[in-house]
Amino acid sequence: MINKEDLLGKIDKTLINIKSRTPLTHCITNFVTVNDCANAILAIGGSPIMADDADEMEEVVSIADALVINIGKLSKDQIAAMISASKVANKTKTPIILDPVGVGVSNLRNNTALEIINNYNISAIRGNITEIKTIAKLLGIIDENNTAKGVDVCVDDIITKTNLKDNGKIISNLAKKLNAIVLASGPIDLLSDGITTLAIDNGDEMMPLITGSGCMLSSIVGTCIGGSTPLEGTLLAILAMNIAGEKARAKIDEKDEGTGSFRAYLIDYLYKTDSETLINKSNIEIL
Ligand SMILES: Nc1ncnc2c1ncn2[C@@H]1O[C@H](COP(=O)(O)OP(=O)(O)O)[C@@H](O)[C@H]1O
Ligand SMILES: Cc1ncsc1CCOP(=O)(O)O
Ligand SMILES: [Mg+2]
Repeated sequence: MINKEDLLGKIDKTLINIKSRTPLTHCITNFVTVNDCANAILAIGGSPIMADDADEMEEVVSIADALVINIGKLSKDQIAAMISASKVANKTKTPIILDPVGVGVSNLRNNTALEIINNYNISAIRGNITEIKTIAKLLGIIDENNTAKGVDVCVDDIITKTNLKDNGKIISNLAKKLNAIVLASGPIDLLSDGITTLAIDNGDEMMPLITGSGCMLSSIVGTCIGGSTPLEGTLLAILAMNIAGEKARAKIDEKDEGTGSFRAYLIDYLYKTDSETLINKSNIEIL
């Protein structure tokens, strides 16, 4: 079992490694948040390429350090590109990060997520807790009613200190089943590799009030995994995103501004990420 001090002790080296290697992060994603995702990847030290035509997946994936698949806005062409890219990524051992946006809302989203999960090895899956629990339901790990109401978390599912242990078990079992990192985000983020399960209590309530905070997190998970190990890279991405959120909120309150400015400050503080601040401000519990 990993301990907190070991994990925090690796943050600095991981961040330096990412900034020196500039991981090429290939995103097949939605048009709603694509620009924010590209800027978030640049801000943390990666290099984004948002390519989604099946005819260039072989060439793009073969030079990428990570592949981020985000099912936010699906089309037949995008799905074809996702499948082709997943095939190549498994051949070239390029880590695949899946963001199952809005899974549970439609058969199209469910079938696309399952097609990738059941036929390809993914390194990580990141969604809000409603999306992650929906994947667990689709795989028969839990038996609960569908709570999906769109791309946002269902209020009844939101991670709290009361449901932390139960949700921790769900994501640990899902991580074991997928042999992948599972990150369920929310007021408290739950992260598991199936052996170690962490609760990270950082971030700000304003973060879900802008579209793209989850997509940006999944994108920088790709960049960070592309430059590190899955668990260490994902933890760095969570801390970078959430502490940028805390700093952005402090700036908003100081200047009495709103969510439009919050979105800009989020990228600002992602760019200004420093490992000492991440370590000092992190609130991590090993469940
Ligand atoms: N109420 C909250 N308080 C603090 N941080 C939050 C809250 N809700 C979401 N976050 C953070 O915002 C980011 C996006 O998470 P989330 O909103 O769960 O994803 P999505 O946008 O995919 O639904 C994550 O970094 C998460 O930790
Ligand atoms: C609103 C919306 N609709 C399809 S994708 C998308 C963006 C979702 O972004 P996030 O999951 O980061 O809130
Ligand atoms: Mg999302």
